[in-house]
Amino acid sequence: METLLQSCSIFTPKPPVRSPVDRQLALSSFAINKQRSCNVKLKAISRGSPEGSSSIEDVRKDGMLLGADKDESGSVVGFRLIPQSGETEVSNSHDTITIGKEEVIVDDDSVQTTSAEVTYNIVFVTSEAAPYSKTGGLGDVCGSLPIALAERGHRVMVVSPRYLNGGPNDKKFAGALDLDCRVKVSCSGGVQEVAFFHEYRAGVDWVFVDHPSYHRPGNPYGDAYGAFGDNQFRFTLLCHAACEAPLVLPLGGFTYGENCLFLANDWHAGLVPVLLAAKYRPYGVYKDARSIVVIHNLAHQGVEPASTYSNFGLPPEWYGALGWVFPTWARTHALDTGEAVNILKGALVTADRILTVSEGYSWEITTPEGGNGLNELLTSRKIVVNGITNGIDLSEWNPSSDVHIPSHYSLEDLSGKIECKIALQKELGLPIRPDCPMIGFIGRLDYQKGIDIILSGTPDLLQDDVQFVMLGSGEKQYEDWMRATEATFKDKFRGWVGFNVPISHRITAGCDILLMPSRFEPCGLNQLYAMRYGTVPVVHATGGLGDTVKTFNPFADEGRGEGTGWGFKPLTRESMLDALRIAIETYRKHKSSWRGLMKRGMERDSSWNNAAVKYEQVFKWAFIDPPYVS
Ligand SMILES: Nc1ncnc2c1ncn2[C@@H]1O[C@H](COP(=O)(O)OP(=O)(O)O[C@H]2O[C@H](CO)[C@@H](O)[C@H](O)[C@H]2O)[C@@H](O)[C@H]1O
Repeated sequence: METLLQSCSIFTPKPPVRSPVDRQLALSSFAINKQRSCNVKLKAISRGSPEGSSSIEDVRKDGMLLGADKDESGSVVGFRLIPQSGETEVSNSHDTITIGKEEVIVDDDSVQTTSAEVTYNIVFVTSEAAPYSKTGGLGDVCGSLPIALAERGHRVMVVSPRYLNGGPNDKKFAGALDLDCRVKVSCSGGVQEVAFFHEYRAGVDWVFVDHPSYHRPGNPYGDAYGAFGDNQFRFTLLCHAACEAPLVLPLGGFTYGENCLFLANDWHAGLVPVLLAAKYRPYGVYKDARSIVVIHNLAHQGVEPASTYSNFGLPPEWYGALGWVFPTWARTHALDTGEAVNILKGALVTADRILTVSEGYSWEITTPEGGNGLNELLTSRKIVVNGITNGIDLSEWNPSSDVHIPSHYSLEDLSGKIECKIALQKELGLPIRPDCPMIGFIGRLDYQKGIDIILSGTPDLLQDDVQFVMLGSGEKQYEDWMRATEATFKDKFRGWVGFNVPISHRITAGCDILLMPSRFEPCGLNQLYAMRYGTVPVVHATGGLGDTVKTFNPFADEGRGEGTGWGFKPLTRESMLDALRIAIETYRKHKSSWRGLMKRGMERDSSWNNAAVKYEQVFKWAFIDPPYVS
């Protein structure tokens, strides 16, 4: 096995002196004595202290530090804090129970807690985390779920790349400081050095892996010419670095240690569970850690030719974990054997548990229609597969305080919503008509989002007296279509090509209806944002959309009605138009029903706290079972 030549001074755990592999370990990532390249001092780097101005002594003086837990090799694996109030002890060790906080039982099957019963050292690994980087829902989730978990008492680190593209986005990383810790990663036939930057914000350690391959124009995955050709390499680096981070970074004075829980999000982080199993556990490292792979989108798996296996820095005998053969129909020519490596497949094989972002999707991925070729593997691991519906960041998406919208409103006073609609019509140069039903769409312009169905249904839809606004970027053919449709239907249609977060908030607030005809949707966030803003979703009832949008039934609840929108099936132009027409008709002619729809949507609990409780249950299960070993 290739070894890492890296070090990180005093807090790097010592190799457990137990077995004959120690000699190999001495050369590996934990060999610290001779190869120190970083100079991390014992200081409270984070927690808002000016760098270098506070030390562990300061932490003690503040009455915060109660003690540190060590493993049998003497490495710090957790610490105990006492908040300034002095009332509650909080520990970051996964087996220590938090005491002294309230637990409120709300009803029989939902328990809302203000803090977790058992807390863990959690390491998110992700290619995106908002607000630092975001191209879609993955960024939203990895920017907000970690904060919710930290609020519940967990110690949480998020590891993602430090993307610099030379544009205004670079400022978002301004608060992250160089930890002065370098790690050498063996992969792609050479040794790469990565650095770590860090910002402590909202109770979370945001760690950014720095390497020249993350510094280039474009978004995290590509530019105007398409996807970057070295994405496999860039995310391999991310995974190696993320596995080192808990061992070498003394965040707030202490490393996270070996007993942590990795949440590997999508294929970009998929090598993490494989590395734990193949590179660390055979040498006694991370033997008590666990990993959970979180699937936000199974359609993207990180598949490359089999010959690239040697780039991963994995032992040759682990090829089988990532080895993958394309079905015959997907091969390019008669002699093509279809052999490939599939990173997500490797993650699904080696992770201790598998999570998807809604319950519906957790079932769909076990079917041939929804499994993207991995359904049999997923079915074989069904016992460790769960689905938890995403929450949303209620502080960013709140109509009564949203910084991007012109007027604020709430369930008690909806007048601001009309003002948002008028302002949106003005901004887009559409006729100002508060009574005209306004339909919105926000999302990536690709096959998943059912843009082809929108495209075929729009001319019919625009025969009606409606306004329709679309915000999105992606496939050029759809961007061109949006521009052309705007030119044809000047008074009815606007297509905003690009990625623009403030506009997405204004569309969510200003429209009456949000359309989401996604072909498949692991969870979907826009329908959740829409409901919170009193904008009624019309969705293809698939995956998370089917789970979260309840179709309106005017006769239920003794005529008061129930439901928060419309879910249509099958995914055809006709059924989409039928659902939209019913929604438009209800908006025009049944005002009190419409108010009921808005109210139920706005009242829906989409908080992360709800989801975080369910995540914690899965964490517990992960630690009950032994970790994956080959
Ligand atoms: N042009 C644009 N301008 C501004 N903002 C834009 C935009 N296009 C999209 N967005 C924003 O990006 C996010 C998209 O989230 P989604 O959940 O709808 O989809 P996505 O397919 O990216 O995520 C995947 O991961 C998430 C998270 O788990 C799952 O919900 C989802 O089903 C799965 O496909 C939303 O915040 C949306 O407002």
